[in-house]
Amino acid sequence: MPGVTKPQDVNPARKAEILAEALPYIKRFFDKTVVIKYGGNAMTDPHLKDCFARDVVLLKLVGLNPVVVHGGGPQIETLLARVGKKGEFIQGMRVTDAETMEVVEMVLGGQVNKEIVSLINQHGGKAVGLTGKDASFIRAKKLLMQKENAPGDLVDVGMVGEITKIDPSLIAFLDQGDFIPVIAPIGVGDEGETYNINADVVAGKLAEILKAEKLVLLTNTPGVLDKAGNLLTGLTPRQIDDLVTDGTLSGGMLPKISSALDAARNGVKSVHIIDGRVEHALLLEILTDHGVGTMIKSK
Ligand SMILES: Nc1ncnc2c1ncn2[C@@H]1O[C@H](COP(=O)(O)OP(=O)(O)O)[C@@H](O)[C@H]1O
Ligand SMILES: CC(=O)N[C@@H](CCC(=O)OP(=O)(O)O)C(=O)O
Repeated sequence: MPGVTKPQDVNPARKAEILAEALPYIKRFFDKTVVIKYGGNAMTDPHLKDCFARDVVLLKLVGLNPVVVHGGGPQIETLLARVGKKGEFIQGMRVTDAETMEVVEMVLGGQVNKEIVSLINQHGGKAVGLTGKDASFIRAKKLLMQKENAPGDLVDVGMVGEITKIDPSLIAFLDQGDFIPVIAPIGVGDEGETYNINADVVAGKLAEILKAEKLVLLTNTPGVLDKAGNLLTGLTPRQIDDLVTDGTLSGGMLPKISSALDAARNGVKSVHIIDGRVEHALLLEILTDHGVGTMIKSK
């Protein structure tokens, strides 16, 4: 059995102690890249969004290179509803027809991206909003998705993209300046077509390509939970396989866990799925001894 603890909130009483704990982490991560996936489900509360933006600015100011990749699933759903559509997901991927793609691009590349950029900038950061179309830095092709119970058979999920190439030079350039890249998960095809890519997939691949020290995925659960709802604090590939096979992991957790595992196996030193609903979860995870979620191990 993976390590099991009860989900719990972080004790806010130890503030000074926690601040002092940060020093070795600041030294260790100085000038290192940390990819932060900010899930749409974690960005619902204005106060938490504000805390998130402050945390990102603080990480930059103490010498790390935070790179933010955001989602926006629920926000897309809200706009789809306004045009009388309801989202459909297959194995955690949104079925994306042409009209849905327009809405996705509007919400991810526009509304959500600009909101995060503004919040970070209000707190003194220099965030720059991008989609994979900027300098064509995320190239994609149509995802050929295998049917769950009939591998070999394909299911058409429309304009969902599979990443073919990420050019890290634009992000490296921004990192070297004082800038904080904020990336919407949209890719561009060989013919200039637009692809909707799951944000966890973009974050995981980007962390690999940038040789990030850490990948932190902020979501709306305490981490990965077992069937009884207990937090699993550490997971090996074998344990993940078992959880997928017995149906403990489903929906949006599927692309999340497989991206996290790929990143861990491909050189990202530590990968964590954490609760974005905990105030300052990001600082706790990166700069203290108090990790707040599930660590994904490479073996
Ligand atoms: N075993 C599990 N542990 C935790 N969450 C799970 C599990 N299986 C499925 N989920 C679902 O995955 C969701 C997180 O993925 P997703 O909805 O894509 O969030 P995000 O917007 O943060 O990427 C959780 O809210 C939960 O409903
Ligand atoms: C292909 C696919 O599913 N794309 C996602 C992109 C946004 C996303 O991943 O948002 P969250 O991180 O909030 O789930 C979507 O359309 O919802």
